[in-house]
Amino acid sequence: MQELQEFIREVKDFPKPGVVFKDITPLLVNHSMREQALQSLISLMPDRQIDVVVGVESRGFFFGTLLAAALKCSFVPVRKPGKLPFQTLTQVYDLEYGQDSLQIHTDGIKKGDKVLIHDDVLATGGTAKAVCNLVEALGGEVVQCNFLMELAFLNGRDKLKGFNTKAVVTY
Ligand SMILES: O=P(O)(O)OC[C@H]1O[C@H](OP(=O)(O)OP(=O)(O)O)[C@H](O)[C@@H]1O
Ligand SMILES: Nc1ncnc2[nH]cnc12
Repeated sequence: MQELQEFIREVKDFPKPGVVFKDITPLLVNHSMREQALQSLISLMPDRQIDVVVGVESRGFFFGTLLAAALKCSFVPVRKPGKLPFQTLTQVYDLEYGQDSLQIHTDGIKKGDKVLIHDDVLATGGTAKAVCNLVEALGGEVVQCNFLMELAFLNGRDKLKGFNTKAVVTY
């Protein structure tokens, strides 16, 4: 069996000098490896009682929608500011330098919904923590945060203490 890592391309100095970007487009192109990645994500979650998969713009949409289809549940996007047309809830979060924000539609999650949060990469964890806050503010229960990749050297897990955090590939 081929390893998923062989289909994650490393691009040096993208999007800025010093960053080694993990590019999943080779994985998306390949049907059988994409399916293997999807099954690996599903197997991170033995209890599949999920009402909503929340996917994070933009790379969290790829496997987020596939996960929702496989789990036969809803998919709700979390987007960058100004992209969602209906009534939104906003969470501001800290970046290494400065701040950013994310939004969700207020009718995306109902009180008591069991939610799986998915994104492609866990890096510093600021994005995922902001998404957890949005889900909980709408009354959802974060059952798991799952990622295709975790950049463990950036300690994103520290920001997600108290949340069930899993990744398929750890660097
Ligand atoms: O753990 P953090 O340090 O918060 O970083 C992780 C986030 O960064 C990347 O998204 P990016 O902002 O590059 O957007 P994109 O998916 O639209 O390319 C990645 O897809 C995660 O969403
Ligand atoms: N090194 C990296 N590669 C891909 N996506 C990222 N998001 C944050 N850091 C990243």
